Formats: sequence, C-alpha cells, structure tokens
Amino acid sequence: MNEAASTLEGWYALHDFRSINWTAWKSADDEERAMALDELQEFFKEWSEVESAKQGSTAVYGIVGQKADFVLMHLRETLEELNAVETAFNKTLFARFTTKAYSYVSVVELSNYLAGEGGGDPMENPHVVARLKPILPKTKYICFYPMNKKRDLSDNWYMLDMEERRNMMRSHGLIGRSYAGKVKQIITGSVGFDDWEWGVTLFADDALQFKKLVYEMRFDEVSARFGEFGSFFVGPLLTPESFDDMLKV
Ligand code: VOV
Repeated sequence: MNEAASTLEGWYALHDFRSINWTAWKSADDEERAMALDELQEFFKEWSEVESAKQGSTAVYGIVGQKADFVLMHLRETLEELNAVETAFNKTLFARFTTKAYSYVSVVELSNYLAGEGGGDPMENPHVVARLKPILPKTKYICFYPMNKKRDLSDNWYMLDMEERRNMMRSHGLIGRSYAGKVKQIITGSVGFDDWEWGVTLFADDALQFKKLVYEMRFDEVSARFGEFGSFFVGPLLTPESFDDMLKV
C-alpha cells in the first residue's frame, strides 16, 4: 500500500449556508422583525465571546448569487459544539425566515507533505496550534469551494508515491506563498465527513485575488491533473451592523 500523508487536525468546521425568505421577512410585522433582529445580534455577541475565549471562531459573510444569501462559518473544538451552535441558530425566530441552502462539515487540517523534520509534539508548537485552531480572518471577502483529488485509472493521486506527491505539493505551496498578504487559506479535511475530500476557504480584502490565485493554480500540476472542484461561493463580510442593514425593509 502507498504511504498516506499524515495529518494533524484542529477545530471542526461547519459552513452553514442560508437563504433569506424575503417574502416571509417582509410580511412579518415590525415587532416580530425587531425580536428576530435582537436575537440575531445576541448570537453575534455570543460568537464573539467564544472567539475572545479562544474556544472557537465564527465568520459571517454574505453570498453573491442565487446559491445562498449568507454563510455562517463556525469553528469549534468538538462536533457536539458545532451541532449545538447550528441547533441554537435553528431555534431562533430569525432562522424561521431562512431556508437551508447548503452545508459543509470538515476539520481544519495540516498535512506533513512540507513539514520540517523537527521532532517533538507538534501540538506543543504554538505556530502549528495557531494554524489548526485559527481565529477566522474578517477580511472583506470570503471564497469557499469543496474539492477532491482525482482517482481515475490514469491520474490517481492516491496511487502516487509520497515523494511524487510531496514534490507537487511543494510547487503548490510556492504558488500559494506568492499570495502571502493577499489571500489567506484555511484547508479543512472532509474525508468521512462530507461529500468532497477538502473544503477550501479563502479570505482576501480584494476579491479579484481569489480569481488570480485559483486561475494560477489551475496550471499547477496538482490542480491541473488531480483537482476536481465543487460549487464556488463568494461574498462580502457581514458585520452585526451590515447584517442589520441588509435586513432593513
Ligand atoms: C493562499 C495560498 C495557499 C497556500 C500558501 C497553500 C499552501 C499549502 C501547503 C503548504 C499545503 C501542504 C501542507 C498543508 O498545509 O497541509 C497545502 C495543502 C493543500 N492545499 Fe493549499 N495553499 C494555498 C491555497 C490553496 C488553494 C487555492 C487550494 C485549492 C486548489 C485549487 O486549485 O483551487 C488549495 C488546496 C489545498 C489542499 C486540498 C491541500 C491538502 C492536500 C493534501 O493532499 O493533503 N490550497 N496548501
């Protein structure tokens, strides 16, 4: 059998995509809407307290296009906690005005393809822990898509030996690094958890950098030969204030 890359896992991730039922929202009375908004603002507060206590992280972004209206991206220590934030949101009055558009369950992952040989417990290394349990950036834009590495007869990632995969990942990493300061990536593994093998979540202050990075990577062997991609979701940051503005009728 081929050598599997070894992976380190951090916080569990839920990308919870919702659409707003504008007809129901607009026909609700003022009091009901005000209560729903108050409850929503409470949630924003709770999520930011969890983040301050470094027990997880949440980012809220609008989604452009018809696939969804917004995404709640939650990172939490356990699947139980993720499930609990999801359920708590479902119980809110505001959630009654939303429909479930898409969701993705995964866990923040680092592989050893490019890891140094430095011994010791990686979970004692604060740089590693910061990458596995990241506070989600609150950049102007998010881009999310799920992906696989191909398993065709001629191009099967999982049949390549470790050295070949490592070389390709090195080239991938070099392209990625040239976007330092422009795009921040959080790779989450979802084998056994969801329909694709990884979730790719990108953060940037200039949305065009998503296009440039993803396009450049298409020419890199690991993406050109082995990348298979799901639907892309892109949109702007929603703060408690801009969420409120979006919901004004
Ligand atoms: C912002 C840029 C950026 C940077 C710096 C970067 C670097 C790195 C490094 C160093 C490593 C390997 C070690 C680790 O950290 O795991 C990875 C790993 C990975 N990547 Fe990446 N990636 C980026 C960006 C980036 C993008 C845009 C994509 C989507 C590909 C595309 O064509 O649309 C991607 C995918 C992945 C995946 C699926 C993995 C896991 C593959 C596996 O088989 O295990 N990635 N990635």
